[in-house]
Amino acid sequence: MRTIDWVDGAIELIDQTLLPQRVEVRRITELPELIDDIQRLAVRGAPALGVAGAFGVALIAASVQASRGEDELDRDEVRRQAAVLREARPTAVNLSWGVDRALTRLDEGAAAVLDEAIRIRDEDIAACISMGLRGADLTRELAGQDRVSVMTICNTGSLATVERGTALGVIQTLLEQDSLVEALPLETRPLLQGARLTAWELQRMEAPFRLLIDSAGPFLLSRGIADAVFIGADRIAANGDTANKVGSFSLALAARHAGVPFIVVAPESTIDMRTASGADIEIEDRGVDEVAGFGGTRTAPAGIDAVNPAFDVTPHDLITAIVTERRVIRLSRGETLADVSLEALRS
Ligand SMILES: CSC[C@@H](O)[C@@H](O)C(=O)COP(=O)(O)O
Repeated sequence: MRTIDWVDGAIELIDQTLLPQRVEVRRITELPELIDDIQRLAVRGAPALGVAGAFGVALIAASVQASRGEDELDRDEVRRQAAVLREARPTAVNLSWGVDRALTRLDEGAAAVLDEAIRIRDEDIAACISMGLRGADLTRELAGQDRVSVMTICNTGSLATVERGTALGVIQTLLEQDSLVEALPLETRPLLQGARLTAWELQRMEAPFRLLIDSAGPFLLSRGIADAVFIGADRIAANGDTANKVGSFSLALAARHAGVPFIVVAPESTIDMRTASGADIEIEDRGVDEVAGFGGTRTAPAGIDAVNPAFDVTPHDLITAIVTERRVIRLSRGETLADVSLEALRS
């Protein structure tokens, strides 16, 4: 089952807020519904947001064309609505990338916009397969052994993409290649993408795994629990600094302390060469309610405030390598994103 797709003139997506209790597919026909689903994390994960952005523009173009009943598409109106969609969440660059790429076909009409969005979906599927294979090879090489245990955070699996995933896609590939001793997902407070979503995916793929509490990750790395740490990414700046789910930075520090490779797995649509460094990445703060309670039950006293950054930034010098669908960039050997063709990165 695909996490997000275009089906009979509408977007269909799995509502991730209901997992693992219920698998429910939502059918989205209006832009406000899509924006709301992005903001409440019914659809989430950087590559899935890229596809949502592109399908969102297809939805806008189709509805503007239908509402005007004209042969000529009101392109300014499509662009105006697309600009609102683009801002639905700030940190994952894939959302604006998907919107902008779909808009490149606007002059050719609504059908061409949809065609581009479908291409983005299909490229995402292919990219995940490729990242899985490259990542699995790299992990065995760096660990110097055929079978490995790997730690990961948040959900970077099929639910965060269209199918298979990025960092969790590497774990799935290791499993398929009989190279996985165990996966060690962190629960990922406060919304538990690791405990709810990654554990659900690992169970469905029948992978050996144990769920870890977030705060134990660094300590357990120091005790040698994992041979590598894999994370996904929401935005990779030009210098390699990487924004990802909050908790990634402390894992990177601990991985360095433990001498364990720390690997970022992300499609090249996540690389943002227009952002110089991590200091320039906007980090979404999701407010007090997610921290002060869970599932509708208040756990903290009323009237408190909280700091709730959904992401943090891992400095490039703590990252061993970035695995994309096209290449492995070994930051630990002095390779940089500047060594990679920038045109290839933006296409
Ligand atoms: C392949 S998904 C990469 C990232 O988007 C993922 O690690 C992450 O941080 C997602 O955060 P979320 O807030 O759940 O959208």
